[in-house]
Order: sequence, then structure tokens, then C-alpha cells
Amino acid sequence: MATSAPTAVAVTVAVTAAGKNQLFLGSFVDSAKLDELRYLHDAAVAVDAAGTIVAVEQPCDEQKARLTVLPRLGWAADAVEVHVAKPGQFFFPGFIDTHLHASQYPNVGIFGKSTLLDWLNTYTFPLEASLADPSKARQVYSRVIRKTLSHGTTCAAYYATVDVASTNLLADLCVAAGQRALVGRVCMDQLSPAYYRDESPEAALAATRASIAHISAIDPELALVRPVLTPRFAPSCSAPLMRGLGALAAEMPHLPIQTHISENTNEIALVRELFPPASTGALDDSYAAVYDAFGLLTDRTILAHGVHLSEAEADLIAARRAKVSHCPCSNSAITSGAARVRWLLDKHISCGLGTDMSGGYSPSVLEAARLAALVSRHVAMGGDEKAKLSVEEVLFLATRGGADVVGLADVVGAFAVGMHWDAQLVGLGDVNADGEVEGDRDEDNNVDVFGWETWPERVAKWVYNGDDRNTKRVWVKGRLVHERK
Ligand SMILES: Nc1nc2[nH]cnc2c(=O)[nH]1
Ligand SMILES: [Zn+2]
Repeated sequence: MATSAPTAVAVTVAVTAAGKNQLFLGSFVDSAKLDELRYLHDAAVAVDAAGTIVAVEQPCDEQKARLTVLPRLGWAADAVEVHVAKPGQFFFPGFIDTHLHASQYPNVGIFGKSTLLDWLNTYTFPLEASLADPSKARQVYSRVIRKTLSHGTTCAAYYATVDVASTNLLADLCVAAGQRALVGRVCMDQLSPAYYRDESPEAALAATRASIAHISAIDPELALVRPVLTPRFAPSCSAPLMRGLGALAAEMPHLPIQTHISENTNEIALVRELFPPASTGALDDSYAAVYDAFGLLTDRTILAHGVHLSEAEADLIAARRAKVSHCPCSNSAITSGAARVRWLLDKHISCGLGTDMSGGYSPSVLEAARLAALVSRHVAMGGDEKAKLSVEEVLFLATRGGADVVGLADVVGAFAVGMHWDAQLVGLGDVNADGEVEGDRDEDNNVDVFGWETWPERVAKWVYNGDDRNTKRVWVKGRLVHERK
């Protein structure tokens, strides 16, 4: 099927930031390092009108902030918007979903007993193809953006479809809603039904360039959305297309690349059959070596899954400094396997979390974090006791780890001067000293806090029982993009 014509004129949509200086007061929690959270209580974070954090002060209440921080910043007191977290609430960095298919959102939960290759043909390709209808694409993409924002996802690495116009629409909608995003037009010119594939490698590359041009035009500084080269996975791409995408990656070194790798054993066998090393000049017959042979295994590459990687492949990925998006929900739902995250981390491979909707059934990165913890326990039960991931570790993957995976390690994922205010306000059900429920109503909250828990215990209860009801407010680059009423 041909991709539809690119939209003729790129509409410049204002990439809005907060527009006003802001002061956030209360408790802040972020990752100090992989296995350690930092707790800043009675603290203040000042965010300028462009959405950048300009001061982090602790201890600091509103009075002290007005007397010291605001004058130091040269901010007039009446021109600052103040946000105070209630006792028991805390600010946490926004989540980063390093791998999801916006186009598959209507199918969440619909996968039966399928595994990857039959799942693609039965459920996925028909739905993706149907989004060439612009009104359907608008409906689906608007809802996936709203839903992920409501779960605290401030940055998402999206796959759209092969269709240029609707891929561009996804980028427009991200800008309008204020969600930070990588948006990829899916490249696939073989082994999928005739109704859903690029007509030729040349057509795929031209369509990819058209989408890159549109996204670059609506956000010239790539402040919020950026295009991402998206070979669906090796079996979907002919050698000429892979070669062309490798050349495009070299021509545009600012662009990230996203794809899938070693998710399912039948998929791996297919790659071996399709790309014998003699035909590609690859180092060996592994899946990672195929991407490497085409110049697609780089420090800008996001590899989803990596469930069945060999030792040598992981070493190659580490050597190329490519990143891995761990997708525990999807890997469990469509029975792909249990990725060995500790093993990857021990090889110094940067890892983040992906919901991989709709291979994964949940739009929530918090759910992905919880499942990462559980799947790591299954790996541990397989004999590797140190495979277990802690609450601190899965939250690192959901924030700072993810930021590194999408190439934004210096921009988002933590509360530090110079980083952007991409954050969520988390509220848990709390009780006062008399045992009365304070803050959030019991019926609108799945986390019961009794009052005697330590802060690490509260955060653990959030990870294991929390959901979007605890996500009270969400900001991206200083702009309020979601508020739970
Ligand atoms: N999980 C998942 N794996 C893939 N491999 C190729 N395409 C897909 C997809 O859409 N989802
Ligand atoms: Zn995927």
C-alpha cells in the first residue's frame, strides 16, 4: 500500500512552555543513582518561564523563598506562580516511556494467546493500516496522548504507522497537548500484507524524509518533539531499505533510531534466515550484528525488548553504546520471555522502560516499573538471585534511565538546575494522627497510607499499588499538561 502524500505545508504550532516563572514547594523525590532515591523535604524548586529549573533549595519554605530565592533570581514576587504540595504529596520526575506504538492503543488488552508473529498479522497490521483514515488517527492519537499524560508520561518514544500524514498528525497533537515525544514513521517494505507496507525502499525513504521534514518544521529546535528513524524490525525491512536508513542515520546524526530486537525466538530464526552474514558483511549471524552491518546500531539507537540476546550480542550493543527499552508487560503478555535487565546493566548498557502498547496491555509506566520488578524476580527464580530489581532501581529505569535511552539525559529525568521541569505531583491516601483520612478520598485511591510508614515505604506502596489516581498534576517543560479533578 502506498503511503499517503505528505501534508503540503508544515503548520508551525507554538511550542508552549509555562510562560510564567514558577515556584514549587514541598517534598521532591528523584533518583540519585541506580539503586538510590533522593528525598528532598521542605524544599523549593524554581522554574523559569521557559520551563527550566533555575534553583533547587533545601530547606526552604515559601517565606524563605520569597526573601532569598526570588530576589537572587531577580523575580518580582507577584509575578511568580506558587505550587505547594500538600503533606504526604511529592513531586517526582515525569515518566519516560521509551517504547510504545501510539497506533496500537485501541488494541490494548486484545491479544488472546498469540505470540509475536501471529499477533502482528492478526491484530496489529489491520489496526495500523486503518489509521490511514485521518479522523480515526486523530481520535486514537488524541486519546493515547491524553491517557499517557494522565499516567505521568511526560516523554514518549512513539511508533506511528507507515502513513506520513497521520504520523505527522501525531507529532502535531503531541505539540498541541504539550507532551515531549519522539515520533517515528514506521518503515517496512517486506513480509507484511500488501495492504500495509511501503511500496519500495525508495518510497519508504522518501516518506521518512517527508515526515522528518514536517516534524522538524513544527518544532525547529526539537524542543518538544523530534523525528526518530524507525525500521519496524529487521524482518520487515529489505536490505536496500536497511542500507538506506543507515545512510540517513549518518546524514542526520541528530536523529535517534528505534527498532525491535530479539523479542521472540521465531523472530530471531527469521532474521537469521533473511540476513545471512555473507549477504550483509555482518560480524556474525546474530540479530544485533545485522543492525550493526547497516549502520543502525549506534549510541542513538533504542532497541526494544532484547529478551534473547547472546553474550556476544550484548557485548556488541555495549560497545556501540546502543540502548535497551525493557518492556516487561509486553514480554509477558505475548509470551516473548523474561529479559535479563541486571545482566544488561552489569554490561553498562543503558536501559529504560517501555509499555510497548499494545504488545503490552497497559499505558502506565508505573505498571511497567512494577512488572519490571516482578519479571526480575522470575529471572531470579531461574537461578540468578542478584537479578532482582528494587523499587529504587525500577524507578531509576522509569526516569533517568529512560532519559538516557531517548538521548535526553541532560534535559529530563531528575530535579537539577538546568534540567527541564518535566514532573508529576503524586498524592497517596494519607491519614492524620487521629486515623482520619486526609488528602485523597479513600474511594479514589488504591494506596492506603497509615501514617507510620517511612518515605521509602510510601514510595514502595506507590510502585506496587499506585495508578493514575495518584497522579494529581503533570507538567512538561514547565507547562501544566494534566490535572486530575
Ligand atoms: N512488540 C512488538 N514487536 C514488534 N516487532 C515488530 N513489530 C512489533 C510491534 O508492533 N510490537
Ligand atoms: Zn514494540
